Parts: sequence; structure tokens; C-alpha cells
Amino acid sequence: MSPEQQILALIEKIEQYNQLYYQEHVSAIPDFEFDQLLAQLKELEAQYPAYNFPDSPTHRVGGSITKNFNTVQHRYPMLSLDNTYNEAEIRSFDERVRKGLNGEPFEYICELKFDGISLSFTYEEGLLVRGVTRGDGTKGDEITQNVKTIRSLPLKVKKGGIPEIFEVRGEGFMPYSSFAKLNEQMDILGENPYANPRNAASGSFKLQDSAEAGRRGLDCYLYAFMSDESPFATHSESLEALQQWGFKVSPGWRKVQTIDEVIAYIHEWETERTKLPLATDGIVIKVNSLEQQRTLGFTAKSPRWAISFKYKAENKPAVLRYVDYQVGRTGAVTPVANLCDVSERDWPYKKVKGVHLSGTRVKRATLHNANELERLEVRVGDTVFVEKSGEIIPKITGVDFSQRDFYLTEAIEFPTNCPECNTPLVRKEGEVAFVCPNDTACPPQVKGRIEHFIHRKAMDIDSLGEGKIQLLYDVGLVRSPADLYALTGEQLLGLEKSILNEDTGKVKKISFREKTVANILKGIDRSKSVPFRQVLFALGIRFVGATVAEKLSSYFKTMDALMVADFDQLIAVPEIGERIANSVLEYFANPDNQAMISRLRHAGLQMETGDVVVEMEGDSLAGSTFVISGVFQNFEREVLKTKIEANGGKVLSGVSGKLNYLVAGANMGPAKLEKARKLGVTILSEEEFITLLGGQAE
Ligand SMILES: NC(=O)c1ccc[n+]([C@@H]2O[C@H](COP(=O)([O-])OP(=O)(O)OC[C@H]3O[C@@H](n4cnc5c(N)ncnc54)[C@H](O)[C@@H]3O)[C@@H](O)[C@H]2O)c1
Ligand SMILES: [Zn+2]
Repeated sequence: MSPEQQILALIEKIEQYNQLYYQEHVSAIPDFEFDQLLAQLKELEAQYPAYNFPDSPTHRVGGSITKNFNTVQHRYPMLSLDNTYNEAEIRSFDERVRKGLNGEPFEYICELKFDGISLSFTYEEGLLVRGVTRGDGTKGDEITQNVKTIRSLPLKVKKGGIPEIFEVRGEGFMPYSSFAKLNEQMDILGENPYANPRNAASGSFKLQDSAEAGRRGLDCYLYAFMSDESPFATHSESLEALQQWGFKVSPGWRKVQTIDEVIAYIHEWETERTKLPLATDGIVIKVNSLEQQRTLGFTAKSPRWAISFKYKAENKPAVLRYVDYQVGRTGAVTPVANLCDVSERDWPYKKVKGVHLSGTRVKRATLHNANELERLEVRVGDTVFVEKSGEIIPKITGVDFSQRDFYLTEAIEFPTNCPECNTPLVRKEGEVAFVCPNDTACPPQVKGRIEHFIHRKAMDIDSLGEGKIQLLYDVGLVRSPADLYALTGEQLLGLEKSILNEDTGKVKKISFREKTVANILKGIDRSKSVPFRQVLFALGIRFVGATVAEKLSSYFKTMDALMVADFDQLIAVPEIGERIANSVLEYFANPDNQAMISRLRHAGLQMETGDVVVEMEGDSLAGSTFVISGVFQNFEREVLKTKIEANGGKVLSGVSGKLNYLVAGANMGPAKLEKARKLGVTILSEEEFITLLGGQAE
């Protein structure tokens, strides 16, 4: 490859990772590898200045703006930080600062680098008026409603002496505890969990639904103050003032005089940081004097007066003592490595003690699936490398093959039967996971289904939870969601169970006293009035998430209509494809599911939407799609909609190329009309519509 090709290839790769990282909140590769690619590109660009393109990712702040929010211009650009993974570069940063300041004395402020997303908050007359993401550094997404859910962020600053308009910047993050809860919920809902708290924070701050953002336990540490009339001479003064004004300033910051003290600070926090309740990925070093900051200035991408030191994820050898297998809620079987320290290789007991890694003891690490076992070529008894990076779940990155011949090792045999219920495992075409097909009686699958059933977005029975369900399952009272509705106070009162958390060693005791029992029964009873769409979602049909359930329920209106729908009827529903249609058909064809639904019906659950069921009048509109917009003389909108459906037509929500007719009433939006024209959609006036219908107005 020529240097130019090399540079272009690197740019393309980096842009792809940036897109995934900033738009989809996914880290496709570890940060360290990403930063190496960027460093490689920087080096090539320095070597071949002819190919140093101005829009290269080395010159731009990595983020981007989305179309889902208002775009806001930043008053002061929001830049990134130059970063490094080694001390030598911290020392050369110090050299550069020294030169830039012509030998003037100066101080540094060291701060922890929290791993979340950069946010800016604008206050006017003490009131929080705007919260914006960093975006591309010049413009960002306005997410004020979402940032207002941060409880520690003052909505109003009451202190005197504050500038009329000022901006505060900080790192929005998700604490480990909220992260664990969120992923547990996503797991129950069958959604993909986030890989780390940073991705979770970045996804959550950009939710459209701020009530949901509020439930996710987001938080923020502030680290910068800006205004036109800055009352401060140093960065440390501004941090102290922010603290006094009621802002949550990042704890742990320190003023130092020399680069050796900076390096000592880096060492101090290397393991200490792992005890914090949130993710950190390094240290930020800033020149303290604001005057000196101005002297040093900025590059296009970052300040010259600051740098971040990033910690490399700790990677450590461990012995793979044995593998066991976990069965998930969907029946997928995951191999899990049980680990011990290399010095404990001959430990005679089966129970492993784990290895010390980044401040915690790691006993178990996921091996993902059978393909991963093959890829790693790992055997029981092998020395493996374990890593815990930003991710909470430790992973095995490879095998130390140089050690293999010194110790006894044994091939890993993936089980042929389910470790929980002994049913022979199956692997569907095109899928990597082996799955236990016994979804009606395999314990973790049954419990998982009940947990899904009671979820807030499903039957919303919040007086039950994982532990209580476990107890009800263990005593044999609940084997199916329908069993919940047969529970009586007498059965529940006095039930007790101690649950041991194997990882923490803590024992949690659950006992059903009168108040708990009353609450449980009340919650179950109340769920009988939960709307049909939620009941449908609660069933846990594969691929039928909350949104799909809503679409199906508003189309079919009743459980009966849905249960007898055939493939063609199902795919006729907007946005329902083959995959979902087949899954729905498969679900309702199963006699066990039919029996359960019949029991739920008898228990009194909502099996229809309560909307008027459309009585067919004719089929003059069969096969045609409609969008209704504006106000009409002869019909209320709802009536018009019913009319279309009663004559075999289908009402869609948005104008697209597939649409046949736009029924345009008075006062409809010009943009929609224009779009329909462009796409060649036939536009009907109210009269034209009545003619099409066959002349039957109300
Ligand atoms: N894995 C991937 O695929 C991938 C892709 C793109 C980017 N990345 C990662 O993202 C990083 C680039 O992101 P970035 O541009 O946000 O830079 P950065 O995360 O390296 O540093 C800048 C950010 O640090 C944050 N910060 C935290 N504490 C701070 C403090 N006390 N003072 C000042 N700022 C503080 C701010 O949000 C600031 O914007 C890279 O280091 C890379 O590792 C990874
Ligand atoms: Zn099983």
C-alpha cells in the first residue's frame, strides 16, 4: 500500500469506529486499540504532510450530532483532550508547557478522568436553561429535559456573586450500580445489554423519553466553569466556587507543583480508582492559571494546557480450573470459566478463589459460546490471560501456550444436554448459541419468563421481584405466569428463603409476612387492568418487544383475532416482517401457550384494546394504504380512520414511497404535502375520498 492508501484506509476504519461509538454507543474494539490506530494515523500524517487532510479524525473532535434533538451552537467550543498511555509522554507534555510559558513558574491541577460523556450546562440568572452534548465540538444536541433528571445538578443557583450567564461543564455518567440494574432489566426484556457504563450513559442521555432517562440513575461530575466575565484567576478557584454554589465537583482533585507529583498522583489512583462507584479511565492534568492557559492556547482538537493519561486495562494470567454452563432466560447456554491465581494452581478444592484484577477478585469470566472456545483453543488447566477493561464483565483474551506442556490439560467438551433440565441442546441455523428447547419446563427459562411477565412495561407487578419469584418457584407454587393469579394469602404467608449470592458471599433473607403478602396480592390484582398491549408484551413472545406488541394490539384489537391470524394477515401489519410473523405463529400454535392464555383470560386480564372493533362495510378500499392529515368537514379523524378500515383499507402513520393515498383535510402541514407530491403519492381531497369510497358520507 502507498502511504496515501494507508492513510485513507486508516481514516475509513477510524471513522467507522467513531460512528459506532458516538452514534450507536458501541465500542467495537477496546479504547487502547482505537487510540493506537489514531496515533498511527497521526504519525503517518506527520511523515507525509501532503496527505494530512484537514478533515482527518486526528484534527476533529470525535463526536457527532444526531437528528433527534435541537442542534445548539456552543458559545465556547467543546474540545477533546490529547491523550497518552505512558509516563514518558507526560514528561514531554511538561517540557512543552515549560517552553510555552518561557520558564514562568506554574502549577498543575490533577483530576480523575471519569468515563462518561461530556456535557455543558448553561445558567442564566442562576437558572439552568440548557444542557447540551459535546457533539462535533462546535454544535451539540440539546438534551435539557434529560439532564434535568440528574438529581445532583442544581436547577437553580441561589448564591450571590454569580455571573448573569455562565456555563458549567462536566462528565455525565452512569454509576456501576445503576448500570448493573439497567442491564438486568434489558436482559429481562430480551434487549442487548450495554457493554460498559460509558456506552450506557451515552445511550441514556440521548433517549427521547426523558422519563425513561430519569429512571436510569444518571449522574454528573462538574470540572469546568466558563463565562465572559470570569471572576477567577485559576482553575482551582473555579472548582472551589462551583463546589460552594452547590455543584457536585469531581472529588479527588489536587494542586501540584511538579511533574513528579503528577506521576505520583497517577500511581496513587491506579488501583484506588477501582474502589470508586463509577468508571474512570485515567487522569486529567491541567495548567492551573487561566492566564497561562490562554498563553498556551489550543490546537484544532484539544487544549495545549491539558493532557489526559489513560490507564491500560490490567491483563493478568490465571488458571482455568473448570468450565460450567449457565442457562439464560432465552435458553441460551453460556460457558463460564472458573479461575484461580497461578500460585493456587494446585489448590485441592473445586471452589475457586479467583485472581486479583483492577482492585477486585475475579472468579468467573464468560467464554461466550462454543465458537469462542474453539477460537481461543483453550483447555481446562491452561494458563489464560484475563482482562477487565471498561467492561464490568471480565474476559479471557487468550491462552499462554508456552505454559501448556508443563501442566495437565484437558479438552473442554461442550455439553450435549441442558445442565439445568437435561434436555438435548439444539443450535439453530445461523446462530452461534446452543439453546435448551425446553422452554416450558427448564427452570431458568420459566423463572425468566415470569420475571419478564411482571416487568414494569408488561404487567407491572412491582411487589414481586427476582428473589420472590425464586421462592415461589422453589416451593412449587408458580410454574407459569398464570399461576400468579391463583395464589392465595394462606399459601404465601410464612414462606421463607435465604438466598446466597455466590460472588459476594452475602445471604439475603426473604420472608413473606402479612404486609408483604397483602402487597403481592394487591399488585397481582391490579395487573388485571393493565391494557391489552402490555398483556401481549408480557407473554414474552420472541421478537415481540413493547413496540411490536403495541402495533399488533392496535391492529388486531383482540387476542382472539391475533390468535387466528395467518402469516399473510400478520405481515400486513405495518412494520411486522416475516421473522416476527413466524415467531407469533409458532407461539400461538403451541397448546401449552394456548392453555396459559385461556387461564389468563379466566383470571380477568385484558384481552382486547377496548377500541371499537371495526365492522366491515365493504371492500372498495381493499389493498390500498392511506395517511390522514388535517381537519375534515364530514368526519372526525377517528371516524374517517374507522371508515377506511371498514372498507378494507389500511391507515399508516407516515408518508412514504409505498403509500397510495394521502387524504388531505384543511390546515394540513405543507411539509407533508410536499413530501407526498415528491414521492408521487395520490393526494385526495375530502370529496375525492368520498367518491372513492362509493359516495357514502355520514
Ligand atoms: N473503542 C472505540 O471504538 C472508540 C471509538 C471512538 C473513541 N473511543 C475512545 O474515546 C476517546 C475519545 O473520546 P474523547 O474525544 O471524548 O476524548 P477522551 O475521552 O479521551 O477525553 C476528553 C473527554 O474527557 C472527559 N473528561 C472526564 N473527566 C474530565 C476532567 N476531569 N476534565 C476534563 N475532561 C474530562 C471530557 O468529557 C472530555 O471531553 C478515545 O480515547 C478512545 O479511546 C473509542
Ligand atoms: Zn433446560
